[in-house]
Amino acid sequence: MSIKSRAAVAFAPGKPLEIVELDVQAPKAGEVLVRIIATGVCHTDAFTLSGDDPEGIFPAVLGHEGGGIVEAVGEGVTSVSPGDHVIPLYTAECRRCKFCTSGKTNLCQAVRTTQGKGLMPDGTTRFSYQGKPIYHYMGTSTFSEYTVVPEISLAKINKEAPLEKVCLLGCGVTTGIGAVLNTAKVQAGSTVAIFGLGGIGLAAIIGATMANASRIIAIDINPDKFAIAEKLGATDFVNPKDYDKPIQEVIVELTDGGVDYSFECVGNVGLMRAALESCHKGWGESTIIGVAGAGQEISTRPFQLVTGRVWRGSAFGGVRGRTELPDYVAKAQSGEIPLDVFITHTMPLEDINSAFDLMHEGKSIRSVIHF
Ligand SMILES: NC(=O)c1ccc[n+]([C@@H]2O[C@H](COP(=O)([O-])OP(=O)(O)OC[C@H]3O[C@@H](n4cnc5c(N)ncnc54)[C@H](O)[C@@H]3O)[C@@H](O)[C@H]2O)c1
Ligand SMILES: [Zn+2]
Ligand SMILES: [Zn+2]
Repeated sequence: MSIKSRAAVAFAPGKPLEIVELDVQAPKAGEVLVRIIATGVCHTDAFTLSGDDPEGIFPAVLGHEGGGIVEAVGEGVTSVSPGDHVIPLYTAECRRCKFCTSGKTNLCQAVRTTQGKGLMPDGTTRFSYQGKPIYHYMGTSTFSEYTVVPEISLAKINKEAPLEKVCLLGCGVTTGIGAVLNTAKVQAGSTVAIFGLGGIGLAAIIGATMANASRIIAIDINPDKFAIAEKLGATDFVNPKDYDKPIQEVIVELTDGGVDYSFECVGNVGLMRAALESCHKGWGESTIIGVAGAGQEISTRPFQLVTGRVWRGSAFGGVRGRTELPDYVAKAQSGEIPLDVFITHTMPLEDINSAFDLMHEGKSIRSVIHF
């Protein structure tokens, strides 16, 4: 038994997505069929589509920033039922594995291996086109009107929340805010430097504002981003292109020795080093959020760490999706997390390739696809 679904399929790396009608099989045990109402387009989708992602598998249905409604559930599913509003999670939360029970991380491993291979936990796909399998992506595949995901990869959210906005909590906005609040645990009164002002960096600014940071330095080579950064609470604006010395020197001078916290929100290993070295001696902490290209490595002089700086990383903002996303949704509903500023463009699925163009041209923060 299968249903038809309009989807944007990545048939090959470096090629535009193609809008086709897929066959989607019914959810098996522990799985859920979700009708996607809206999805954001994140830089990570573009990274995979480009072919630079070593884990990229084709042909696949990309997309991991969606909001939808449960259409049907497979055998044994108890935590959601048809009609529930959900956000698919690329970081599942099984609440049973060693990682979930550690209380120290959000990196649930329950479906990790098959998810990384573009498969459902039983090792098969639910998508096919002209009889040939199409792979899943990040366990979510939100660029399809209908998608199948494991039950443990769904956050059930308030039905009143607008799915065409809170879909952004499925990745970018939560990632940036969570990195500041959960991973770095920025303290009130701190100075913070945010490198890169895309969806992730702007969300990190919101997080820093929520943490009552006293000074938030927004850094980007595209000065068009500064106006929104200011609206969200950034206090200082730095364009590395305006200086002929390393950007870490500029930040250290600007802050009397360095910032308390920095965040790399680009995926550039040179900038990761700059972000670390922008931190204050003795206590400054730098968090890597950006995803670097295959095979790239970070470096710095060990003395940077010996003298008290700390380097960490954050995935999905350290957020345990099923447990914590409902609260993020509530904060978006109350206006504490302003989602409207992120949505610079909306478009139907048929125009999804222009969302990638707008991102590459630096013209969008987030494009949201309405199905
Ligand atoms: N860790 C996670 O869980 C997670 C989640 C989502 C995205 N990401 C990654 O975060 C990164 C950012 O994602 P996004 O959607 O915000 O991307 P984006 O493309 O929207 O934004 C990137 C920004 O960085 C700026 N930039 C580029 N080079 C720069 C430089 N040298 N110095 C300063 N600014 C520079 C660009 O002008 C742009 O404004 C990507 O690498 C993405 O893959 C990580
Ligand atoms: Zn993302
Ligand atoms: Zn788990």
